[in-house]
Amino acid sequence: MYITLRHIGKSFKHQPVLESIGFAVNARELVSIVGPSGAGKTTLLKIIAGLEAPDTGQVIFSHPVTKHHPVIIVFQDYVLFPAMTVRQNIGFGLKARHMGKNQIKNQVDQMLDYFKLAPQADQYPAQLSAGQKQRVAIARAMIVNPAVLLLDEPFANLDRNLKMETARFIRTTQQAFGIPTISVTHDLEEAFAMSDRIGVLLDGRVQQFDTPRQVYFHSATPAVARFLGPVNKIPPALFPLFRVDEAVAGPLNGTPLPARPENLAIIADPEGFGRITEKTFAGHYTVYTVTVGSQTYTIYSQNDRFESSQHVSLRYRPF
Ligand SMILES: Nc1ncnc2c1ncn2[C@@H]1O[C@H](COP(=O)(O)OP(=O)(O)OP(=O)(O)O)[C@@H](O)[C@H]1O
Repeated sequence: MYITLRHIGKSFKHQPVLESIGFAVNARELVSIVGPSGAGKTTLLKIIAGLEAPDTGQVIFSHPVTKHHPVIIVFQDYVLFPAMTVRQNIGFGLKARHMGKNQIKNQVDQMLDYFKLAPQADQYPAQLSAGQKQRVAIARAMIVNPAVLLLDEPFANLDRNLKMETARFIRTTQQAFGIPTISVTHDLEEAFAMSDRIGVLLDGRVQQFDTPRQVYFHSATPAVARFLGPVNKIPPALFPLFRVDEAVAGPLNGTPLPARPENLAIIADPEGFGRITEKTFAGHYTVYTVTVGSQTYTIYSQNDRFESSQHVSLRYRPF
């Protein structure tokens, strides 16, 4: 365990924002805390960074955090120094620690290479793209050998394509440098793509803390399930039609089965119990709405050949 949060609580003007937050991050682990706007993600990050004091609870580091091994937070607007070049921005932390000029130059050169910023070394932040600014911000953080890296909304200000690329870049960098990292974001797809574990922060509490697959397919609460994406509900009476196994149905004790759009397969069947009522092409998959009696189901399929008003059957596929 590298960082342990115990019962962290915080209120602003008697309004509770965080209540009894607890989780632990391992060395070399990348954890994302996801939650809606205003959930308290930035407040939590500031508490971990020591920039804000919690009302209750503690943040415990297994290794001493020092000036030479600090907790570094990268804010969403990057806060680069506008009057400094890329090279000066990246070297800032070393200069502040009074490192020798040659040593700073060597280390900055390494970072410029690693982060593919050598061509921009003498440019100013205003001349950079959003993606380049972000690489400068992360390079500036990494150069000081942080004990822990904290990222506040790392995908804000980036366009869609750049978001996924950035998620992959953060993951590779974090692995290469081996630094425990906590990212807070409301960008779910990117958080899923890069994280070892995800904490879902809703109503002031981390309601689930587990692998991306587990929180998505086996959400701990209905609120977690809804926050992470569409959920279909299959009523017990329809279990035979959907071919739901006894192993899945048994533990539900007669309650509906929550099913992600990926948990349902469409089968062409002129006698089928469902009918396609909507079809939307979404690039690498197609979103279908299938009506069964008075219920509708949302399904993501790789097959885009089903047609609106076609009769179909549905099958439940556990993950
Ligand atoms: N210093 C402060 N004084 C008073 N209220 C605050 C302060 N900082 C945060 N808050 C309130 O605490 C709540 C959580 O804010 P926070 O910025 O942590 O949320 P967030 O999840 O990061 O939101 P976003 O995704 O929109 O950035 C908000 O209601 C905010 O208004």
